[in-house]
Amino acid sequence: SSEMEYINKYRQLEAQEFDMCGSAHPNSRPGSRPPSAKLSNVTCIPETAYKYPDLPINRCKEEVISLIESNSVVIIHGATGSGKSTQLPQYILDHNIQRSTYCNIVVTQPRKIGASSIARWISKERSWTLGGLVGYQVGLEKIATEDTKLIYMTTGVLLQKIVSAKSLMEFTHVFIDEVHERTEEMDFLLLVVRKLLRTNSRFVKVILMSATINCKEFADYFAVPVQNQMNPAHIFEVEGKPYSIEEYYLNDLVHIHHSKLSPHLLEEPVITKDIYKVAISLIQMFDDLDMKESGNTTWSGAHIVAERSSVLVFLPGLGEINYMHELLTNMVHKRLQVYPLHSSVTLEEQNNVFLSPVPGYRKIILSTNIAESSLTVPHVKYVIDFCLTRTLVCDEDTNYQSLRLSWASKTSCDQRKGRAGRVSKGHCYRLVHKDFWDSSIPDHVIPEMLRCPLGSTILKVKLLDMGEPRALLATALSPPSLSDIERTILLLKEVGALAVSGQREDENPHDGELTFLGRVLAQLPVNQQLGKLIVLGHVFGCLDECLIIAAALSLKNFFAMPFRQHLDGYRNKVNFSGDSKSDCIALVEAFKAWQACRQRGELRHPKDELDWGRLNYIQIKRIREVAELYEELKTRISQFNMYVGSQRPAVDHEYIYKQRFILQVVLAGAFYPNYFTFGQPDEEMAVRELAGNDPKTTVVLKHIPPYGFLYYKQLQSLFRQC
Ligand SMILES: Nc1ncnc2c1ncn2[C@@H]1O[C@H](COP(=O)(O)OP(=O)(O)OP(=O)(O)O)[C@@H](O)[C@H]1O
Repeated sequence: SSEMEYINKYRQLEAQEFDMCGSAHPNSRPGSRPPSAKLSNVTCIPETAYKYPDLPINRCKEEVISLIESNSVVIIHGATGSGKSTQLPQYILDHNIQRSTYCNIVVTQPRKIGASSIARWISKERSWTLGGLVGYQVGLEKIATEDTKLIYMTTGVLLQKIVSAKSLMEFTHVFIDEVHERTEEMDFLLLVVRKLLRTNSRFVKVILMSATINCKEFADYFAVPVQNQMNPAHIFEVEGKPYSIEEYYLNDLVHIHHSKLSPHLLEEPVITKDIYKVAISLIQMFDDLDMKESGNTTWSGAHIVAERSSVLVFLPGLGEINYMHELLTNMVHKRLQVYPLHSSVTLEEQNNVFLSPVPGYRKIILSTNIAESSLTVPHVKYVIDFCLTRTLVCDEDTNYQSLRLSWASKTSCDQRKGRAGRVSKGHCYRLVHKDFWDSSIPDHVIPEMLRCPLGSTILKVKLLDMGEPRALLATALSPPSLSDIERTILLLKEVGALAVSGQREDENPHDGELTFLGRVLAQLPVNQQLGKLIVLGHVFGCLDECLIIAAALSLKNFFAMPFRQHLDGYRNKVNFSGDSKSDCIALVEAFKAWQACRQRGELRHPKDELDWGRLNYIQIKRIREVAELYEELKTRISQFNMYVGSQRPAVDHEYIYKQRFILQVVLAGAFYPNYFTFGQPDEEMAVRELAGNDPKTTVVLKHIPPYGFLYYKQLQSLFRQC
């Protein structure tokens, strides 16, 4: 379609450029590093007699090393748990150390918990200190030093690094792991890496890895022209898998649900009470299974207690995790240790899932797809998968984003299954019927670049200064449609991140100059509206408040809503907001109250701080995370000469009133055009509209825009109880 025509045009242009560039360096075959780069800055480490674990990848160690050394790009495909993420980068590190050649290896993981846990495991295995030879960097946390030669980081951290450096040359080897996770960041990282490989970073080795990809697609994407034809990148298949994993579907579990499940309901992406019950019954059944598999007698005939293997349950979100948690907690005397695992659990708590269970107890991890790839949680033998996920969808007309409950893809479910069978045989229970799995569960997810707002990607394109956004995005693995690009450019112009030209006829709908605001936004780890809030805060003299709001809204809510004390929690928040009824102002006031108490030295003891948190319904760990981001934002804006001034003590009421008003105006400016107005109810009209229906159980929606049908399903699920 015409929407996609631009892609061919710009891809051809790119190929021509590449040809010209290739002939300009006839001797520099990509893949071989110039000799000058060798032998510099060698770290001398005494060689240890380390024995690699016996994993499938170990059997082809020499072959993969030589393949990586002689090719620019290699794609590694191997079963989950075969040793790609943990072993392969170590082989390259050891290989270089043995030859005294310089290396600096980076490995990306989609999530923080993956990057940090892998680095920690390697350092333990090798008895190296973490942050020495091996380290990690996730978000604001960096455990690495000058000595670090193998660093694990999140995809986003590497992307930010190379966008500012406009080069890959800091590294000798770039491993991009879990490339099947087609987030906007992943696809943009691949695009930039491919581009830099063809320009200023030709000698950097790139290795793409996954257990669940269509290798050919990636190999063609990274093809290089050799004698007038395109040579696809090298693909290497790792043979074998660590342990077998049995798969089961609802049809195999008739002894549990006795065919009482309604097939009609099972096709909707929701979890019914019956399905939760199946999961609970399964968990109860594992005691027998453990017994059977361990063999319940020893040579002397004495009874041994079988080890109670851990269970990893995949649920679509926090609500479902809490529900299942409650069901499990209500089962008394079952000796279960339940850990919820989702992005709003602090990093510190996330790491608890790796601890060994208390002897005699069964560890049960209730997780979103945060544990779907990269992770090895030892002791996990059982995976229970509800085969659901929440995906980000964006409405074209309003740019409104929401998370929609939908079936996970087969790729995701296979990754989830692969969390078992890593240290012993595994079992994976998929709570759908086999027929439904075969016919209706999608094979892959739609890449985010095709369905999500492109704002931050386009700002990065502008920072990279590599031509028009559409020209660069046309070279993505799955290029976005031209209308999505146009819409994003318009939005960035509305926000003020890109300049609008004076003349109407000169206006380029596909590009615009990066403004000062745009430059700032591209450097801040918060979304565009919050970035704008900070800049407006600077202009209008309420920077400190805006930094607090931006940090707090970017992270998980620090207000606690304890179980069965919702109303008290809410009342507390209203108190903090004064008479403004504003969430943002409540956040500012609560944060300042905490800061003030700390400065007065009242919270010196952790217990005092926790007590203060309990009294004020504030989660201390969360507010500390907010404080960390607040400090980080402060540092980042200082490069643009924006500083938090010393505060004038708020003495008179008029001053406080005016400052509050200014802050509200700034908030309105930052969130433009997302407003709604709150009117007075008209009782007479309400009675008419209800037409005799019970007002307690009826919802009347009016003035829904013409595209309102898009929200139909979501509204319906919101008011399911009515
Ligand atoms: N924390 C750990 N505790 C125990 N064993 C571990 C741990 N981390 C890794 N292993 C062992 O190393 C193996 C390889 O893990 P690795 O993450 O390298 O595999 P992978 O091929 O990258 O898998 P995936 O495709 O799932 O990311 C695991 O199967 C397990 O045997």
